[in-house]
Amino acid sequence: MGKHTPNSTDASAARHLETGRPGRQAKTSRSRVAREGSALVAHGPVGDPVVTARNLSKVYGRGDNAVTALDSVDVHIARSRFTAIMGPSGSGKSTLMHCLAGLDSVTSGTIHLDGEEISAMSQRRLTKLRRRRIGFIFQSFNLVPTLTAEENITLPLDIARVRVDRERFDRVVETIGLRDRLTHRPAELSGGQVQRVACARALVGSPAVVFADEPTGNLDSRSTDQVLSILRSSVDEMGQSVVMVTHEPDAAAWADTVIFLRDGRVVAEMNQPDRDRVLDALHELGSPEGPHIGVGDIQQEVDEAWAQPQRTAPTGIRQPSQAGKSTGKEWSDEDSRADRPSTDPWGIG
Ligand SMILES: Nc1ncnc2c1ncn2[C@@H]1O[C@H](COP(=O)(O)OP(=O)(O)OP(=O)(O)O)[C@@H](O)[C@H]1O
Repeated sequence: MGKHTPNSTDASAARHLETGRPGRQAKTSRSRVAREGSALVAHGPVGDPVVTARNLSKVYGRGDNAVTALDSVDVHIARSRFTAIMGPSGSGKSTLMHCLAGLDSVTSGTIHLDGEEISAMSQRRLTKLRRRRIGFIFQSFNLVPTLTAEENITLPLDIARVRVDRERFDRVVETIGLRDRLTHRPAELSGGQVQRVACARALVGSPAVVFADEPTGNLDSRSTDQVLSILRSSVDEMGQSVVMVTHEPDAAAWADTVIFLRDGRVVAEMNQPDRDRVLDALHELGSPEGPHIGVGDIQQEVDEAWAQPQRTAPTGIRQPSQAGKSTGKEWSDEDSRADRPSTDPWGIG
């Protein structure tokens, strides 16, 4: 697993040389540059999209309690690439991911996933599509405790009555490096090992796209690197498409592209990111005159870097601080509860 590394300025240049893929300079010149000298570019269509959202809006609740989590966003996710989604707390990252993955309904707009419009699908068809075409990795690992690692890995395929491709299974197990743990139950594995099993579960069915929501949020740095390395190699070696929501610039540095959200809108993207440029971008987008970001709690840095609510809030968008998430107001509302994304994408329970 050691050969896959996050982007650094040198690594980024080296990858360009190795792969012939456009490097940072070439990428930035293909579209409008957000600012002179910036690594940020406008987010726009990609040549071979695996997921596309157009004019996507998501409003939770009604009336005085309405919260616009996504405000007419267009999103283009490239096939066989690793895409990270970043933004401050409450900017709509999870909502976007849940809508793109067919876990949450949209208020308006369309979503196409691997050529199929999912925004108009019935729940029944969506559940079927999620089982067969989408891989999921969540922050809290949600493996079934009574099943072995191997049974957990094949569970979505078993439920979908899809035959397990043993060649793919072996390849995925090789990638996660846990062949000797396949008969163990989750309680007999470390947190990092459990999340690697969750990665295998997401990858084994060769899904059109893997969605990972803060997959390293509960892991130590070694396990974090292992999980990100698995995702990276699934893209490089299996042509997998991966979308990951993350708060961590270190994690985003493993991606090919970072899409930045703010206040329910897509504000920019960065290609071939590295940690420092991601941090600079967060700072630049949110607080150009603010203090230099140093070491410390990364989420606090990110939130501080973005915290300019009065100046930049789009009309109709409530700020996270007003949105009630911290007070739990919307979450106790009956209508919103019905809106809450599923934590069981496979329709097991
Ligand atoms: N079920 C819900 N009911 C009401 N409001 C919600 C619901 N889910 C999310 N929201 C609100 O929508 C907005 C976007 O939330 P979302 O969880 O997508 O943001 P996020 O960027 O993923 O945040 P975080 O980084 O804190 O997880 C927030 O203002 C949040 O309070």
